[in-house]
Amino acid sequence: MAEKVDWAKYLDEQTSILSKNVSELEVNPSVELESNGETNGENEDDSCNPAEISILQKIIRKGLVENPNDVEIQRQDPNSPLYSVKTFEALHLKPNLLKGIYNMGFNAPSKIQETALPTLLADPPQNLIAQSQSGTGKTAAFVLAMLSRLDTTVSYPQVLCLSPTYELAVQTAEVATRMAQFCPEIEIKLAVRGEEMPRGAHISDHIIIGTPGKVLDWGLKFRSFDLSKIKVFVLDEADVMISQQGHQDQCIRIHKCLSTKCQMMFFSATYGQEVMEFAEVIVPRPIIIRLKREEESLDNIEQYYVKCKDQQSKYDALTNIYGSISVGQAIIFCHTRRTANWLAERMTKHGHSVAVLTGDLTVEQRIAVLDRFREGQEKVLITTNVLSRGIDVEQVTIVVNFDLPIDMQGKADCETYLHRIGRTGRFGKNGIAINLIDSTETMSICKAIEKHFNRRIKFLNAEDSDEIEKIGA
Ligand SMILES: Nc1ncnc2c1ncn2[C@@H]1O[C@H](COP(=O)(O)OP(=O)(O)OP(=O)(O)O)[C@@H](O)[C@H]1O
Repeated sequence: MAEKVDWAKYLDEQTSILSKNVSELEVNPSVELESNGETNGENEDDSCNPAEISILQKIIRKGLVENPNDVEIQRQDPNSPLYSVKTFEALHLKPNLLKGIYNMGFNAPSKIQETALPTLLADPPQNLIAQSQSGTGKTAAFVLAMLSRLDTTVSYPQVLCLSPTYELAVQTAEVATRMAQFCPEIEIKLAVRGEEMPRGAHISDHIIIGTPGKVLDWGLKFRSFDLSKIKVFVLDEADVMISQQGHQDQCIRIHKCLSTKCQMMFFSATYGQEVMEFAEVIVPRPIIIRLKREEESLDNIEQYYVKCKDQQSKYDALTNIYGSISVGQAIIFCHTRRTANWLAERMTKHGHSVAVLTGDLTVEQRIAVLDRFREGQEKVLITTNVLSRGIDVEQVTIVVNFDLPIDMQGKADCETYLHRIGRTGRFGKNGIAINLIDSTETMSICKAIEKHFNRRIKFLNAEDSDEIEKIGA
């Protein structure tokens, strides 16, 4: 199929179609909107209703601590994304890689690992476009393939993995380093903002993991490595990488320099129809692993909405939730940096210990905030869509959408919603997603999301104890 396409023309057409249709807000901090009409904390009355606090505490404890969803039980359920019949040994991984994954505490592959790895490791190499729910182990699937495909007798980059954000690239490089801990011959280079290469220097590492801008600089501008020698090209969060303005142009430029023999691996939890069609043009003769719409959202994440009168009552609801999260950690998503900073300032002023991560910060600050959160030094992280994808913090038990995700047209951004709530419920754990609704518009966005995934987002009525009994049942 790909051979028949007039590349330049097709890509130009697709670029303009997708640029019109796909939200710019998903992950790119440089295009976060400034919100209108925010009150900057004029109303200082944020007293909490003790009954609500206690109800939320009950819900959260019930849903999260009394977790019947043991990973081993889920592994035996063919409908679970953790289901697998094979062992890691049966996937013919190199002994030192097996040692690495067992050392990381992985006992058996998940469904996506079991399904994707035979394709990714096949000879001759097969291209793959894969979809699997958030937190089901896509990273290990492609990292194991990346590490397996290397020739360590030569010293130049052979594997390139692109991520949409600085944090995600760093995280993936950390996973790869841990998996390769018993393969000291494998060298991995991180290509993100802040990492520098002297002009004229050549990269001798086998793997480059980074963001598209830095990879373009090193690959095309400085010629620090030869893109045409890349044997394996991985696009994590592939849908956003080929559809979002900024990422798309850069990824296509990189893609054009790759050899026709290069194996391509595209991974994401979501692919809109148009994006999937585009992916099928970019990736020659791909094997496709795709979820049905009703399989996209996870059963282990309970979704709720809380009705609030206005921004102030959203803040009150949030402080109630905050009081109840001693069993884990929470991520709160806001639509704009401005709201995130406002909220963080406000909560801090009222004695809550929260962290905030937005595109306003330097990359050093961003990674420091995330590290502190991972270590549990802060229980609550307030952020924007910059952290909506890929970030894996096991202890996150609650995701709060302070603002529901919307696209440039103000419509429900269902893909971003799924990625955001997928920051909890990692690898079979239970999680809770709470959406704060403060207008008829946000209510209709919530309904649109519910309809899209055909999954109920339950009304959380802080005064109805019967409702509470049903939650977590
Ligand atoms: N086979 C396994 N056994 C046990 N834990 C695993 C296994 N595979 C992955 N994990 C763990 O599951 C968690 C989620 O994995 P990962 O981050 O790869 O998910 P993902 O599918 O890439 O999610 P997202 O769509 O959010 O990017 C990680 O903490 C990872 O260490």
